[in-house]
Amino acid sequence: MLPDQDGPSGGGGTQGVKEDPAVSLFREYLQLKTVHPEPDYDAALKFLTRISEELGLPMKKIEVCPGRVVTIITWTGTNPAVKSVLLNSHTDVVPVYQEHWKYDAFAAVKDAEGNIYGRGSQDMKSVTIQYIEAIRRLKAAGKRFPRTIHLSFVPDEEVGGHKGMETFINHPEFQKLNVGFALDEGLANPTEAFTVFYGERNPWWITIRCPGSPGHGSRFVENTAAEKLRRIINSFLDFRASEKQRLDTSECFTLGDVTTVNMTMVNGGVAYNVIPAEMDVSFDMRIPPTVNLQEFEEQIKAWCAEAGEGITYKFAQKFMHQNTTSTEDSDPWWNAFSSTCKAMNMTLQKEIFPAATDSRFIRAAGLPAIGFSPMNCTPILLHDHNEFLNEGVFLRGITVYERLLLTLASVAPQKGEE
Ligand SMILES: CSCC[C@H](NC(C)=O)C(=O)O
Ligand SMILES: [Zn+2]
Ligand SMILES: [Zn+2]
Repeated sequence: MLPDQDGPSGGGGTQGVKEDPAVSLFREYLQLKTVHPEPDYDAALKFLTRISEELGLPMKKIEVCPGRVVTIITWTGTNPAVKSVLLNSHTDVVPVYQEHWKYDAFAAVKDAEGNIYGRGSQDMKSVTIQYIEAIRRLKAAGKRFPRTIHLSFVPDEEVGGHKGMETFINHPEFQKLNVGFALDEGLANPTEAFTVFYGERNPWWITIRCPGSPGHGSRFVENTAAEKLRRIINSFLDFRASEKQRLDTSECFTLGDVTTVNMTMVNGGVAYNVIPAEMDVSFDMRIPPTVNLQEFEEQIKAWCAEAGEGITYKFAQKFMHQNTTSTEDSDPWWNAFSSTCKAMNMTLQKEIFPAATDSRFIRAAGLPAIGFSPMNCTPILLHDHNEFLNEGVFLRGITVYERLLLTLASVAPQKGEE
């Protein structure tokens, strides 16, 4: 029995009404604790094995790194030689601050309005179940398509994808999938519109080390680490302010169109009265695909040189691929995607994803990928407290994928495919 909200309105609008089995499955999946830092991936594997049996579709498990398994469920098309459609989702979720949640973040409570609360309800366990349910419905209706559809369930997206999609994309088993087009996660949209992502900003995580002269905390020592650190911080944060200004004063820019810079860590020092020999500062930067990355790094070098002698930097993350996916009407995949949405009277907002998802590895491999989570009329709550998705929005999303798969898996073979 799945928990509904307690109290006089417990279950609310849903009381006495039998819950859609797709909603029950979604709530069951939300209860699996695939949460970092120690995700219960075994529970997800067991769940997906059951799904593969229910759907009557074969499943493959590929251990890309020790303890990190990518699961593939495949619905082979009538023309398996042509390229496939990949429906990708990650199985892991980010941790919660339980004390800030209205309900247990892993109880999948549904309130009187039909809002389903749980870590992963937006990011992205909803999408996983929507893919599965769309396939279930299409199969039950006796449909077949020329193109093969693969569902991939990958670990570790939330910690950078290195032991997940980044490794899988270079694995021979990925090549065997013969992917032509991929769908992956997007973001909710608070309005009636749906956001679709055709590219991502490049994540660069940098630590800058400022060496300096040590000495007694009571003196005016020359050339201290802190003075250099201050100049570095000023350069980065002045740039941050100018980019924010550009975003705030432009009608057509979204977050994905400007560079964000955030100072996220500062380290150094051993005692109040000892001037340190070095201090470090770290920044999370997100750079739009239109920016020249070589020039941007030259700018960073110049800021370091201007800040003083001996400053060095190291990247913890430096993604260099800038591929975007075509959203031209002449592109067969985009045409299939967008015309299906149009036929369903959905308004699409095309954007660059502000953060990083596994789509970046798919695009870096030269494949088209669209980031899309069919969650309109929904506040953006990924990684936030009280993440929820309304069951009505969730159920409508299944219909959206059903219609999308009808057209995407039937896109006519392109030149060189047969
Ligand atoms: C760069 S690897 C970290 C990935 C993470 N993704 C999301 C969606 O939060 C991020 O953008 O910070
Ligand atoms: Zn995600
Ligand atoms: Zn996430």
